[in-house]
Parts: sequence; structure tokens; C-alpha cells
Amino acid sequence: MGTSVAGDRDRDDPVGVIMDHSMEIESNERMRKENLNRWTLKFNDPEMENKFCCLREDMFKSNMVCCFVLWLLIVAGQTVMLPATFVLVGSLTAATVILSGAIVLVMAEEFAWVPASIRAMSSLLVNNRFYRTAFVCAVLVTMAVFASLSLVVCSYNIQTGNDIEVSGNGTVTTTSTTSITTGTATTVSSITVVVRADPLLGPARWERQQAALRLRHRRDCAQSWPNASASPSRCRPTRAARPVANGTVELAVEALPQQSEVMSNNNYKCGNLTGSACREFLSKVGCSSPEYSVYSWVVCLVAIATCLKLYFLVKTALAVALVAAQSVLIVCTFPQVFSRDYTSRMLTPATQMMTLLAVFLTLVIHHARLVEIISRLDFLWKQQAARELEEMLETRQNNNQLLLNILPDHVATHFLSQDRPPEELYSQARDKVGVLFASIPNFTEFYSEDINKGMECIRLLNEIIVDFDELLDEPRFVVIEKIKTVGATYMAASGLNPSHQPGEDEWDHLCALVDFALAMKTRLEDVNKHSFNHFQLRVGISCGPLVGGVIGARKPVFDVWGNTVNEASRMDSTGTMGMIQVPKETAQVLEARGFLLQPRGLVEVKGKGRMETSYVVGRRAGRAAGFQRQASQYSSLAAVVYGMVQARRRQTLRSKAVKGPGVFSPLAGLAGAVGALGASVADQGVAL
Ligand SMILES: Nc1ncnc2c1ncn2[C@@H]1O[C@H](COP(=O)(O)OP(=O)(O)OP(=O)(O)O)[C@@H](O)[C@H]1O
Repeated sequence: MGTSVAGDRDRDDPVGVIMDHSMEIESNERMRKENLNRWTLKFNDPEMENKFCCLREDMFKSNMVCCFVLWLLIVAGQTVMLPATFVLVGSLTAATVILSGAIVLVMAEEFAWVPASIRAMSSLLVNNRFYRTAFVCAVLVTMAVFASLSLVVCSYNIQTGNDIEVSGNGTVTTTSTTSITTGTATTVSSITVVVRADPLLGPARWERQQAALRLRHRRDCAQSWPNASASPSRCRPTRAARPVANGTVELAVEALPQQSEVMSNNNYKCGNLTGSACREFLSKVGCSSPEYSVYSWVVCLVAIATCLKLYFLVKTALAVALVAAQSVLIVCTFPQVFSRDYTSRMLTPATQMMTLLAVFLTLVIHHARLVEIISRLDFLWKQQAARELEEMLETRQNNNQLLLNILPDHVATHFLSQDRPPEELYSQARDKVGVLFASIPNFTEFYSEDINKGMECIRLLNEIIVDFDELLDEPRFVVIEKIKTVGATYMAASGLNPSHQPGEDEWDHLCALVDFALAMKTRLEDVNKHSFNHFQLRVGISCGPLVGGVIGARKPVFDVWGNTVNEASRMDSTGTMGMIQVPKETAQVLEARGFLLQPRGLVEVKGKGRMETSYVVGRRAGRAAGFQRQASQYSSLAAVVYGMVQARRRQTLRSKAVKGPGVFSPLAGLAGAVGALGASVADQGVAL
């Protein structure tokens, strides 16, 4: 699409704009060649074609309304320009009613008051490409057929003859008449009487001759129009007799029918009337502008073009069929209408009309092809954009998951927030935090590089650590954050997250930390049972103030520092296998909260001197853990997700173990698990 490049470039720079434009064209061209069939413009990929065909067409309704407006334009044009005969008015009214019904059907989906069955039909029409196409074709054909009926109105059969003999005293007269066949009746439209004048006739005789002629004409006129008396002007000679040549005079009388009496007939010709006489006659009978029928067809072609989403081959077929039918009407069925004497022009009316239709046909086909290409390319771009967006969201979700697994929830949230100042150092000082160091001192005895270069030992250590991690998924340990593992030492802290509101007791999290240490011991005993080992846990816990933060530009880690941390580490290193050692202050806090403690006495601690410490034996009977879970939804979801990652990882590790020893790669396993997890979380609609 080239928008990113365009975005960077100065929009006022004409060279940049031209380059962007040409890049866009080139990329569209490439996309078209790669994906679309050259002739049918269908997608090369059937699946893509299927998807495209199943798209709901939002413009269908507006296109149909547009067609209806164009029909009203045809109606207005024909009503104004053509004689308002029964056939014309009837056909236009019928077509308008039919098309109105079609529009109501199309729009029915929008209105609640329309019966449900009609709304269902409407919805089917809008959503199903096949029905939609058939419907549009039916509407366009209806428009074209009814627009063509105006031609029939212009069709009259005008015949001429010399069937009227007028004789006077001693004079011989010939007449020529023009008659119009209207339906079954033939009426005389004009009589031209040529009288050979008798030079011997005196003025009185000549007058009598004229009177006789008028009389005769009135008789013929009355025969043709029984109700001529109602409109005597019809049978009145239109001009006085005039001498023509060589002693002859011409007396012309015209009896023109009223427009309302003109009936249609398929055989139309101007008889022996030519040139201006023909045009004059036609203007009197009301069919002086047959080209308006052709203009109506042109409007029908425009209506085809307005149906933007109609498949271009269907549009082409419709337009070609319409123009072919119209050509047949012009050339074969009604040739007289378009073959009047237009000697002053270079092209006959028929040729002019055919040229006009050919030009519009070409335009409509070209437009249809362009619209089809654009809408299909647009579809491709949208598909690509949707794919990229999906990938982007997945990557983002995976990144978030990784961050949430690496950092404590509240720290990850801080780094994921949009309004965080860039390059800002994250650190936090907390007053009342618990720190735990839990090590397996006899793991070093177990570790041997003889078995698969130590991989099996690492695998077992990993199993143990994963077991400890799983404990953190329990709601009661939500206030505990794993900080890291150093060798076979597990380090965790409680009360770090400022968003965890303390309950009644601000040291609840410390109690949870001690419970966690007890649970770790139980887990390790389970591992021992299954692996026939005798690992023992040595735990040191301390509480007090510390500083937490993220350090490092590459592979940043969250860590904690301070005397409390050092003290906890020392409690571990100076502790006893299988025991939880705490300093005096921590022991007091725990004792007050129902823990059973066994004083150890004074212990020499590096850098501190002699410290009074105690062992935590467990909870006193009857004092259950009083900690109430106060996790935010965010962190509980993160815990669930993390648990799923770990479960998946364990499963992978176990299945690998069953298959045989292999190289263990925790990061690869984690990345794979996060990838799979991202999908599973997305499936469950969990928004983190
Ligand atoms: N953030 C931390 N992560 C891991 N261990 C820590 C951390 N902070 C302190 N310790 C550990 O706590 C112990 C006590 O630290 P302290 O700074 O008091 O002593 P030290 O002089 O560094 O002792 P040593 O020489 O035994 O490491 C150290 O063994 C240290 O490894």
C-alpha cells in the first residue's frame, strides 16, 4: 500500500508523491497479476474466491435505490417528451410499481414493522451472492424492457392513396390522401386535392367548385371521424386553394387526429411525406423525438454501471444483451422511426443512436472491469492487513506473556504501560517485605556430570523448581513473587506488590511466605518418594525493608537488595537441613500469628556477628492460615497463564524423558510453551 513510506515522506514534496503513487500502482499491478485471472478477474485461489463471494454486500441497497432513481428519471423524460398514450402511461406505471416493490423488498431488512418472512427474504437477498445477482439482473431487465415500450408508441402506419375522386361540373380532380392506421381503424389525416381548372369557368363557378370540394371533404372527414362535429376544426381546409401550374389549383385540407386518439402500431412510416413535412407531421402526432427512447436505454446502461458489486462478466453480458436488443429494435423492428430524412446531418439518426449506444457500452464494460479489479484488490489488501494485525496481536500477547513470566506482575504492568517515561529506571522501596532463600544443599552431592554430562541431574533440579513454581499458582501464595534461582537455591519475596492491599494484618504475606516454605518441603518429600532421593530443604526467612528494581539494558532482571535480603540469605546458609531458620524479629512476628517456633540460640553470622535465631516448626494446632486472597484479576490471570506454561513445559519434559534422554533447553521449551499458550489463551478469549 505504500502508506508507511508515504507517511514518512513530506506530502507536499511532488517527487515524493509521484514516487508513492507509482509504487502503489506497481504493487497493485503485481498483486493483480499474482492473484487474479487475467480474463475472468476471479481469484486464482478458490478458497479466496469463495471468501470473496461470501462477503456481505453493504452497497447493495444503495445501488438498488440508485437504480430506482434512474428509473424515475426515465419516467420523467418519457412522460415529458413522448405522447402520454395509454400504452406509455400504463407501462411506465406498471414498471414503477414493480420496481417500487423490489426496493421495498431490498430495504425490508431494515424495518422492524415489515413481516418477518419478508425480512428473511430481504436478508437472504442481501447476503446471498447468487440471489443478489439474479435480483439485480431482473431489475435491470425490467427497466430496459419497459423503457423500450416508448418506441411502440411512436409506431404508426401511414398510408397514402388516390382513392378519393372529386368531380365537379366539367372539371376533373385528383386527390391524394394520407391515412393513419390506429389499431384496427384507419383515419384520414390529410387530403390534398388537385383540381384541373377550367379556364372557361368564371369566378362564380370556381367558388362553387371549391364549395363542392369542401363539402366532399367534410363527408370523408365525417366518415373517418363520426364525432367530427365535436371538433369541426379537423375537417376544415387548412389553406385556401391556390393555383399551382398550368391552370390547376391545389386545395389542401388536413384532418389531424388528436394525440390521445393515436394508437400504437408496429409498422411505422412517414408514407410519402418527406423531409420537413414528415417532421411536421410527426411533431403533430407527438412522436417527434424517438431518440428519447434511446436515451432511456442509455440511462439503463448507467443503471448497470451503478451496481458496483455485480460481477463484471454479468454486467458485461447484461450491457451487451441490452445494446444488442436495442440495435435490433433500431435496425430491424422500427427502422422507419430512425430513418427520417435528416439530410442536413452527416449520420442518419439510426447510426447516431447506434454510435451512442456503442460508446456507452464500451464505457460500462471498462468501468465494470475497473470496479471489479479495485474491489478484489481492496479485498486482498484487507485480508493482508487482517493477517498482519492478527500476527501483531499474537506477537504482542506472547511478548506480554514472556514479560509476565520474567518479571513480577506489577513490574511487568509498569513496563507494558503506554504512558511510562522511556528509559526510566524501575525501582521501589518497600518497608515490610518477607524474603526467602530455600536451598537444597545435598543437591551438589547428587550432581554428577557422568550421567549424560550432568543433563539428567539438571533435569531433576528443573522438575523440583517447576514443582515449587507450581505452588505459587495457588491463590494463597499470590502475594509471593519468585525472584530467581541461584543453583539449587530458590529465592522468593512476599509483599512486594503495592497493588495488593493488606488485610487486617500487614504481615499476612510473611505468614504466606512461611506457609510456602512448608509447602516446598512437602513437595520435595514427594519428589524424593518418586525419584528415590533424599533431598532436604534448608530455608532462611527474614523480614523488613528492601529495595526492588529492574537492572540491565539487556536481559533485564528484577532483583531485590538490602539488609533483609542479606539476612535471609544468611539464615539459609547458616541454617540446618530440613529446617526453616528465621532471625529473632521475624520469629516474634510469626509467633504472634500462630506459628510454632523452636529457638535455636545464637548463631555466628558473617558481617553481623552473633544473631539470635529460631526454627519455624509449623503452625500451632487450630490456627489455620488466615490469609485472605486479595489478588487483582490481572495477577490471577497471569498466574493461571503461567501455570499453563509450566504445565505444558512439564508435559513436554516428561514426554521427552519417556522417549529418551535429549538436550534440555528451558528457554526453547518456554518459548514454545508461550507460543502454544498464546493461541490457547486467545481461544479462551482471555484478555490480559
Ligand atoms: N539479590 C540477591 N540475590 C542473591 N543473593 C543475594 C542477594 N543479595 C544478597 N545476597 C546474598 O546474601 C549474602 C549476604 O550478602 P552480603 O553482601 O552481606 O555478604 P558478602 O560480603 O557479599 O558475603 P559473601 O562473600 O558470602 O557473598 C551473600 O551471599 C549474597 O550472595
